[in-house]
Amino acid sequence: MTSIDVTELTKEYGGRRAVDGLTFTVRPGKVTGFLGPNGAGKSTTMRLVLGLDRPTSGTATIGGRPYAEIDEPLRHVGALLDAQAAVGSRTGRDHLRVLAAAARIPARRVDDVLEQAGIVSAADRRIKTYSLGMRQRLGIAAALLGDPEVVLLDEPSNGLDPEGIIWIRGLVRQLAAEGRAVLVSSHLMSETASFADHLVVLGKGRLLADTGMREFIEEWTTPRVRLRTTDDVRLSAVLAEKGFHPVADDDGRWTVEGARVEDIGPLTAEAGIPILELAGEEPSLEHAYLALTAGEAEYTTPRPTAAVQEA
Ligand SMILES: Nc1ncnc2c1ncn2[C@@H]1O[C@H](COP(=O)(O)OP(=O)(O)OP(=O)(O)O)[C@@H](O)[C@H]1O
Repeated sequence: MTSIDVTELTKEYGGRRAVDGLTFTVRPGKVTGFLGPNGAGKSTTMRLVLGLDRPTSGTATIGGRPYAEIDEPLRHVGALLDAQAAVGSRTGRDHLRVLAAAARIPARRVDDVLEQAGIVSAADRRIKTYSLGMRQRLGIAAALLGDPEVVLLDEPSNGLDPEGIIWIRGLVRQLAAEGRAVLVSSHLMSETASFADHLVVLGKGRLLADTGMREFIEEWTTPRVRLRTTDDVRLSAVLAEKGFHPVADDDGRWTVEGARVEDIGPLTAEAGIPILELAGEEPSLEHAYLALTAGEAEYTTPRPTAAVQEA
């Protein structure tokens, strides 16, 4: 079983730290979602793991060895970094054949991965005629060519249509179920929530979180309840008496932060308050992520100025 181990990893570009003292492990049998605002250092970390760049200090190893020291690395590590990098005048099949031959991977694997990536029908067309999503699938096919036990995918859903996004989800789950260590960077929270077991979150090159998906959401969000009643006055009085702070919404409902339906339902029943609706809102990965990374983005949308808000 092979894992990726990143230890005190630092990378400076011209004195600026793109990656700053990172330590984390990507374990086999799990999908680790790799999150962080633009410029947080995800791609740089992946490049360092793959030996495409040299760390300023610290180490990144796969199965205990730096990438450069792994014999026949494509048989152990598969990566999708930049799907647009494939040569355009070759066909998809030729592109994969060249990669396989260079890595002494049996040519029959080309057919296997074309099938696995769902691009058999486009295999004999030149790559320059491929759509963004097809190039992405080809890049994933290339990553899987050597049947590697470690897989790194940088934004694999980029350019994929909804069917492709569902396919990616199934693929990464399957790769992990087969015992591989899978690291997947993404900006799409609902998507990451659908496939990741574990999360590594970066902000400005530093580690912000290294935790299970469920624990992460629980730590960074508070549950809340929305409800509607025919007796607003008694509802707010009874809940306030019990230490809750119900807030009236524009749509005639109330929101109670920090509460679950199990807290509110019995209270209102006991007080005989008629309830027309009562629903718990499940906190999402997106809520948790935004709570954690507030202030950590290198590039953020400027807040509207007072003048704009008034306009
Ligand atoms: N070759 C390079 N030379 C100089 N600076 C670089 C280089 N590569 C990355 N950087 C800088 O390092 C920081 C981290 O970039 P990186 O691409 O790793 O972030 P990221 O988390 O992958 O971002 P995104 O989500 O936008 O892909 C950024 O400030 C970037 O400008």
